[in-house]
Amino acid sequence: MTLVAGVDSSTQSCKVVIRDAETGALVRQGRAAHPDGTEVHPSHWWAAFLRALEEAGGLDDVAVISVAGQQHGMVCLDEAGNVVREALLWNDTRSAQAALDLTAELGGPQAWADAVGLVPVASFTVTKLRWLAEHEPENARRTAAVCLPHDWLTWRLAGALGSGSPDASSWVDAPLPPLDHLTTDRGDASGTGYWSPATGAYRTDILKAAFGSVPLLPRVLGPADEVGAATGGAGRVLIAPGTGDNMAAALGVGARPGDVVVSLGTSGTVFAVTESPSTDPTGAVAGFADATGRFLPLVATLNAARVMDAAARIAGVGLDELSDLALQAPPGADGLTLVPYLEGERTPNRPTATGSIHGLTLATSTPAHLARAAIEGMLCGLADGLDAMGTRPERVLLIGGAARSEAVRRIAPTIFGVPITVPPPAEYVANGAAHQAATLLTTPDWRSEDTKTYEGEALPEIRTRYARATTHILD
Ligand SMILES: Nc1ncnc2c1ncn2[C@@H]1O[C@H](COP(=O)(O)OP(=O)(O)O)[C@@H](O)[C@H]1O
Ligand SMILES: O=C(CO)[C@@H](O)[C@H](O)COP(=O)(O)O
Repeated sequence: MTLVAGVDSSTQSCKVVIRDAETGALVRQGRAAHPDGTEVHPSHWWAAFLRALEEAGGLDDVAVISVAGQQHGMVCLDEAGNVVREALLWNDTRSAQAALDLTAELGGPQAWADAVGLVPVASFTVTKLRWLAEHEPENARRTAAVCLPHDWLTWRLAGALGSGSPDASSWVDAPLPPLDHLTTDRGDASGTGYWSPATGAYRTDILKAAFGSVPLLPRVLGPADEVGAATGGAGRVLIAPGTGDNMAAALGVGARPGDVVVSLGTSGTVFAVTESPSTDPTGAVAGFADATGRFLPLVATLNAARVMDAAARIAGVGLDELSDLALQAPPGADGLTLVPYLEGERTPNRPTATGSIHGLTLATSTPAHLARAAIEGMLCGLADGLDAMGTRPERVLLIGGAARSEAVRRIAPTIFGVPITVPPPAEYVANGAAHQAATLLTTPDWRSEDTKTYEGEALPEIRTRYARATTHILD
């Protein structure tokens, strides 16, 4: 049996799956937590990866590995390859003003959508670089290269595998490869704001205008390229290009044109696989590339699974009990409406907004009403995202940590107004990375496991009430 490894270095944790390259069967897996916060030193990702890898039984018998990671995070490296400052993550909103400034400077939203497929918001790397140039000029001056979380982890992995030591427990301080060995893929590159999905090329003019200079950028590999072959680095385990986490999820769930995937992780995302690039000057839909040569229009919210974590905390219950409670309250929670902007919001672009609860009465002041309102509010923002995609999907697939909740699965059809297909709970980002790894060896035809379809009467009045509530929020 030939084994491949897939990694998901996401916001809250690192997950490693080891699968049979031919059948896709899960052989072993591991996970380790990341620290909280919206700025994180990348060394924590490396340490978590090594812990998760150890739990997954290591790479001794693995032929190929691929790393997928949270998109957009700004990782700045100095000439020697050392990290210049903590990475600013996709959910760090300090660059909101930079996003407004950059949008105006290039000539407005349409000019950005045409140039790179997206309109700047605080999540995108280009805005974080502008923030760095303005607020930490010394760190900006020391920045010799800029990359993304999956690029950095892939580069560290290449250094460790190339060190000749087979023992992953000695990899914490593995040598750093030269900066020009940094690689990325078109999926993750498309979330920077300085790479065009339509042309497949960096827009260094945009980067220079945003940052004041053009640091070294990772080489953009094709889906079937091998990192070692591209950089001259050698290792006994091949390294696939990797990609952003949403692009890997699309691979993992086997998304095909006509599908829309809704992912409920730390972020909520709604995305589709398309044959041609997209541009949305409203900024709601980011026109990303996928990991196969196609495209991945995507809407993202900052507030998804953690809204349920917060509601569970307030109610003093665990997540399973929160799910039970939500199903005890009536649809619409008797008018209790929760706007879940707990970390500000990205879609709509309200970076300084806070969450709010509307419709409190004596009757709605119960843990069950709160639980239902939290889930409905989280899903309403994503239903708006589905509308913004402007397609009538053949299937809507629900994945991510919060899709494990039975209440989420049952409430989703009432909010989205369409049947919801739920694949069995699994690490679809890591699985997608493993699938990409397998394509370096074979043409994987991994059988997908049985999905479950949830249906329910559409209740548009819940969304109408939610829309009214979003006009009454505090910054
Ligand atoms: N049964 C469940 N019900 C609701 N939320 C859940 C459940 N299981 C896990 N989660 C939540 O899912 C989130 C992690 O999901 P994941 O997709 O791994 O996120 P990320 O990829 O952003 O790190 C956590 O916030 C966790 O509390
Ligand atoms: O910013 C985006 C997509 O544009 C997020 O989806 C990040 O990629 C983080 O993903 P999770 O950790 O929530 O999976």
